Amino acid sequence: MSSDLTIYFGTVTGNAESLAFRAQERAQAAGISATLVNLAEISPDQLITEGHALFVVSTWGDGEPPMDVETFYYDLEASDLDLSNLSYAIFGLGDRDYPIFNGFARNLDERLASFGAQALYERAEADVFFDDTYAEWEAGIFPLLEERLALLATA
Ligand SMILES: Cc1cc2nc3c(=O)[nH]c(=O)nc-3n(C[C@H](O)[C@H](O)[C@H](O)COP(=O)(O)O)c2cc1C
Repeated sequence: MSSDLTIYFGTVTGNAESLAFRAQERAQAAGISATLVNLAEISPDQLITEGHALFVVSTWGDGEPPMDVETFYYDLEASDLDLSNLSYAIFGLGDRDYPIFNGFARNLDERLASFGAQALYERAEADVFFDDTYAEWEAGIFPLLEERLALLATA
């Protein structure tokens, strides 16, 4: 059986993966089945059949995706997907000392929306000390997800 929620992450040094893991634990505590997936391991068309997804992604280079997510992202940019089934929220990790703060999270958000995906919650843009920003985002997004998924289950 497929899960209720997919939590995609893009990382270099593991921060995004560890927060994605926290989100998975939070989901499971609420009875939501959630799968963790590295964006480096999928092609963008996998998103077409997705219902609800979280994206926890860091920014590297000069506002770029993590190196191993570049192929995914450039394929996504070059595609013409219909993502109207997808409801999503993005948690970005970055560092305000870089000129393009959270550039990848912003670009990914824009791109998903341009393909018809619905943003469920405002994108978070965390700085180097990301714990409090994450806790706030988690506290905001999960009640919404719980409500949506409960409604779907009774529909
Ligand atoms: C070489 C390097 C380049 C970076 N480039 C950016 C950047 O352009 N914009 C930004 O907001 N953060 C940038 N960062 C900060 C990272 O996104 C931040 O450290 C993040 O927590 C890393 O998460 P990860 O471990 O999931 O990859 C950069 C960090 C390094 C070391």
